[in-house]
Amino acid sequence: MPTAAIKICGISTGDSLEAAIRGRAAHVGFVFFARSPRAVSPAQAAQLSDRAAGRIGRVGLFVDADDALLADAVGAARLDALQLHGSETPERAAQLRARFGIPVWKALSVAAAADVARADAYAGAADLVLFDAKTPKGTLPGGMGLSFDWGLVANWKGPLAWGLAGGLDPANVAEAIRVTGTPLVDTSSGVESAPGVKDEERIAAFCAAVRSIA
Ligand SMILES: O=C(O)c1ccccc1NCC(=O)[C@H](O)[C@H](O)COP(=O)(O)O
Repeated sequence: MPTAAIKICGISTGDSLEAAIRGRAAHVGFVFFARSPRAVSPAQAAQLSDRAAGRIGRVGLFVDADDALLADAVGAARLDALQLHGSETPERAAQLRARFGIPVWKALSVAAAADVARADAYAGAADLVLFDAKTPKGTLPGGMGLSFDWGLVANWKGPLAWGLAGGLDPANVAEAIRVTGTPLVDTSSGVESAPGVKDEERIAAFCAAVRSIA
């Protein structure tokens, strides 16, 4: 099985960025959602982005964002991809991909097989779907450390690239990859010591656990 690519989401400091790079993660995520404990402004992301340039991919995470925020963030942080983590439709995903000319990742919240089936509608509109856990109403739509039944996406063969998120941490990520065969894993709270506080040792342990099953 090829090694799964790693994305460390919710990076807001230079130290955590460097830890992700040392761990040979493929991508980091910058959260542009004000209610998140991991939120960064376009200006903060721009500084991190300068440091990341050419060393790791930079994914901007948005929740039903308006065009002004998207344009600010893409321009300031020179993002390599957009991750849409709200209720963005296939039409909106396609519109943003055309406007900004960078890949679009669509996060889909999963609790049942029907949620996974929604991925098909994003073929041709997004470049990748990220299956994540459904979170309780009134909470954040991601980054909550919740997982879902991995069997629902085991060996998923859909019309676009995909990845797995939701409650992944150093202790369970190897098993998640074995069960699902996912080509990409995404974590945020699983490599933190408190909400929004990345832990460099946990980032290293997560990356090592992913490589342990190559
Ligand atoms: O991280 C946040 O605060 C956040 C806020 C709003 C939407 C999505 C958010 N995070 C998404 C992610 O970091 C991951 O893509 C995914 O949800 C996994 O998070 P976790 O379960 O904490 O590993």
